[in-house]
Amino acid sequence: MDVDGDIPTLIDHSVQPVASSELPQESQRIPCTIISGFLGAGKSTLLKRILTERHGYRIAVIMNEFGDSAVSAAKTINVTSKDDPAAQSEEFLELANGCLCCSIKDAGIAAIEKLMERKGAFDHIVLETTGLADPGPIASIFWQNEEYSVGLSREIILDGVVCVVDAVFGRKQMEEDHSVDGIGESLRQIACADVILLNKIDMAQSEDELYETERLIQGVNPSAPIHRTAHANIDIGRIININAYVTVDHLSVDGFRERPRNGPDYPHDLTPHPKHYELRGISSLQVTVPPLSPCNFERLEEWIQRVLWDEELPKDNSSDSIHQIKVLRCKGLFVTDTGKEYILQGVQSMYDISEVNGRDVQGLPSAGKLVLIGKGLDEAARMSLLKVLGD
Ligand SMILES: Nc1nc2c(ncn2[C@@H]2O[C@H](COP(=O)(O)OP(=O)(O)OP(=O)(O)O)[C@@H](O)[C@H]2O)c(=O)[nH]1
Repeated sequence: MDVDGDIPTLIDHSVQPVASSELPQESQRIPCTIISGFLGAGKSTLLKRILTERHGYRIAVIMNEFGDSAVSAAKTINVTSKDDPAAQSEEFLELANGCLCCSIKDAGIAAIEKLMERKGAFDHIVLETTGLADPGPIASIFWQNEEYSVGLSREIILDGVVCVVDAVFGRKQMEEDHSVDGIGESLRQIACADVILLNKIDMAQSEDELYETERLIQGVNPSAPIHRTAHANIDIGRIININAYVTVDHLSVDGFRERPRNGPDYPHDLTPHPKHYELRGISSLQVTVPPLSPCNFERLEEWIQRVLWDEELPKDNSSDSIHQIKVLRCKGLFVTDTGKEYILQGVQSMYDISEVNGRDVQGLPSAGKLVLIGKGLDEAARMSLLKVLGD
């Protein structure tokens, strides 16, 4: 990142650039990135980077409250706000790198509305959640299609959820955290994440320790890329403008990373994903979806609705028992036998399936994919889904 030079022109750093013609039509909604993460994992350190480095983005950062990081950032880089920089009670600080820092304290949505009064002063919103927060409910406010959206979600669109995980204590936290509804908060955060920062790698004892934590994370959420960081040092372009609710590029990541042979970099070869992996009740289910006939597409959507809305598998003739399911996040890419491509995105019980426009038939993948993350996604769920898909 350019720390010393002039502020560069704002450019789009999408991880996988997508031609605008391929994106569902959206108006000028402001993209919002939610930062979640384990207690002490490095969320504030990441925000401080965003507020101080000359990355070229005009980001409004909404913090739970002005912690030390915002105030020290303001002091070290000359706050340009007319407001008194020393006053910690101020709600907005304009920073020299073009970013805006905003404290929501306990004001919640009202503060975001207040921020939107300054629309035009920023191009992106980064919203911090507390270390104990489940990002699912707040994510579901902003991800909806504009035609169905009301209030704030008409002005803001969810870009992605970033989860910061402690490379040293993260594994222990995941294995031990107190569970609500049988699912701990740290696992909910991983389940809902579109990008994961494995931070504090400088503190890890060994490559094996890092690898085992990554393995655990990927077992819970196989679709989120993991970036290793020290002091949250990440190219901002890897965490914002990722269009995680518009594209499903990361669905191609379908296996655990192979154990690194040397050095800290990831190898790119992948080992097959195990059929079922579970940690404290949370697991993921991935299936390849063959090209769908209209009838199969309809059956698949009915299956998704049953699972998301009724939280159970469709009844099987062979058994009267109810198989309960709780989906926290789902993503899918479907192709039809008539050469169309659709993307599924879902957060908790809400989902949306939209057609991808602009890709010619030859560019279509030969099969689609569905990833579900949540509870009860066991072999019975896999079999039920495969039955719907006509296996
Ligand atoms: N060694 C090392 N220390 C780090 C790193 N990242 C953050 N820290 C330190 O870890 C402590 C916690 O970091 P924060 O950024 O405050 O973590 P947080 O997630 O905001 O914490 P909470 O808001 O309490 O959940 C601070 O003292 C940081 O300076 C890192 O990569 N390596």
